Amino acid sequence: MARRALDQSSRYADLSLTEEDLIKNGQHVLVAYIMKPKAGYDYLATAAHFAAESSTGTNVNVCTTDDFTKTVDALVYYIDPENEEMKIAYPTALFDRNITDGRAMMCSVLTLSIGNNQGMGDVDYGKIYDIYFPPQYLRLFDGPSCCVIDMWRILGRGTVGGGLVVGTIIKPKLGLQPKPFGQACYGFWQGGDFIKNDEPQGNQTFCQMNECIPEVVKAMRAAQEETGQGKLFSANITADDPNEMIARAKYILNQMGPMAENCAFLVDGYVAGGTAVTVARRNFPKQFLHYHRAGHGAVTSPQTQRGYTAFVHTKLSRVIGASGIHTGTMSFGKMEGDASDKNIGFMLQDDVADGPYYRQEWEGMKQTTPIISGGMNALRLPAFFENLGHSNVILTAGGGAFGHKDGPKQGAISCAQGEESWKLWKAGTYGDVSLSDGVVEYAKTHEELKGAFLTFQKDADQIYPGWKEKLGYTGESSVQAASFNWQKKELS
Ligand SMILES: O=C(COP(=O)(O)O)[C@H](O)[C@H](O)COP(=O)(O)O
Ligand SMILES: [Mg+2]
Repeated sequence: MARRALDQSSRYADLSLTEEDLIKNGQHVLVAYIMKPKAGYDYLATAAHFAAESSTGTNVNVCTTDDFTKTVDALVYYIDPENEEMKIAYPTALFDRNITDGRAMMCSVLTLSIGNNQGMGDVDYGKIYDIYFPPQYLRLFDGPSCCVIDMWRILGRGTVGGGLVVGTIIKPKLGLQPKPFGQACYGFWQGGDFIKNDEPQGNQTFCQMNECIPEVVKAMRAAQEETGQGKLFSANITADDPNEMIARAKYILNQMGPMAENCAFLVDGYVAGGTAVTVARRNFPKQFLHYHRAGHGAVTSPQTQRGYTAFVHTKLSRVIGASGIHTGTMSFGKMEGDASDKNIGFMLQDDVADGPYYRQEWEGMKQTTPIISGGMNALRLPAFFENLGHSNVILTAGGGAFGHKDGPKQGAISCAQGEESWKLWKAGTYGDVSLSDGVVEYAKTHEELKGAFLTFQKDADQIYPGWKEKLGYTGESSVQAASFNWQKKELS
């Protein structure tokens, strides 16, 4: 005999509802979960309890419920116990609105769809695998104000198909003082487009913002003058206190002066939460909003069946207005991921895209640009682009730039060459050869990419079999060990 909490399925479940009608009526946020009841609990009764706890109910009936209350009940409209699938329709009327402008807020969607239901006694686990926003509710969210197109304009690449924004993260992750920080920026900007603070860098006592940002400005000014190209910086303004965030942003813009348009703001959106993202989005809408997702793995990892997936996490970031978000490397870098994560890219950049359960129309909401990072280097890029189908993304390669044997300038150029070699191969420049052979062919005449082979030799062995012979390095002894020999420049 299956155990059950109070069976509320007569109220919080209606399996006669069709998804087609729910979407046509446009009055519900639809959420697809993988949910498993605790052993011995009935699936539908647990799903109904889950919906109750996620909307108007609790574990017992209460005397105060009236007829109107029931009109905003969340309803289970689909279950497949065999596959642990459950779908719930949340009336958009359930969700909280701003008193300032009547707009929607994501914290309200989350506090219901993955709030108390994440710890119920009769639920083993429940995780959101997809979420659908109906158009008339979606438009109440901010959406992005800037995207990669704004970066392409500054880089002089037009507004369509501007290609890879070659970026890096100032490494080491922490520990540089202001002057070496500025020198690292100058070094990379000799060959690259975009630099970000690493996610924990901000105002440490050994590298205070009011000493570090002036060094960044000096480096950016010098690099732009010497290269004749626009350069971009993403400054971390994450803080617990919105006032601190605003103070940091204002200080940075003041220091950037006429280069303010070249400055994005970095927000560690998972650890600081959606409110921090919205502080940046609403107070500085002219600045590219760079969402770093450090910590997301606590809920998005396939190892946990709670919270939401990486796909859902990044989709929510577009709704609340991130200009770009780290989307991992789709199995081509160091972090967890899968080649099918390319669907994350489509959901973030296309105007209509299919998720695992729902088709989402974005109705012209600006794209959130995938930021590719995490163990990436020039050698890993061609296969990444071939999987995704394009290179209109932002790369932030830390080790891939500052680990290059010839230094950050060459590291940056090697990444641009990683894109160029893929494009030339794609265009048939090398004839009917494999992608890896095409890239090796390109490297024969491009020192920086060849340097990446010599630097990241394990990757080279794995991705480009026979590269040593093809590049003319016969025998182990002739392949030199990488030695860092980049020249630092004293910035005036
Ligand atoms: O600093 C880095 C990468 O440094 P490196 O390029 O040296 O590995 C980022 O914080 C990670 O990419 C975050 O992961 P994700 O981008 O998946 O969120
Ligand atoms: Mg980092």
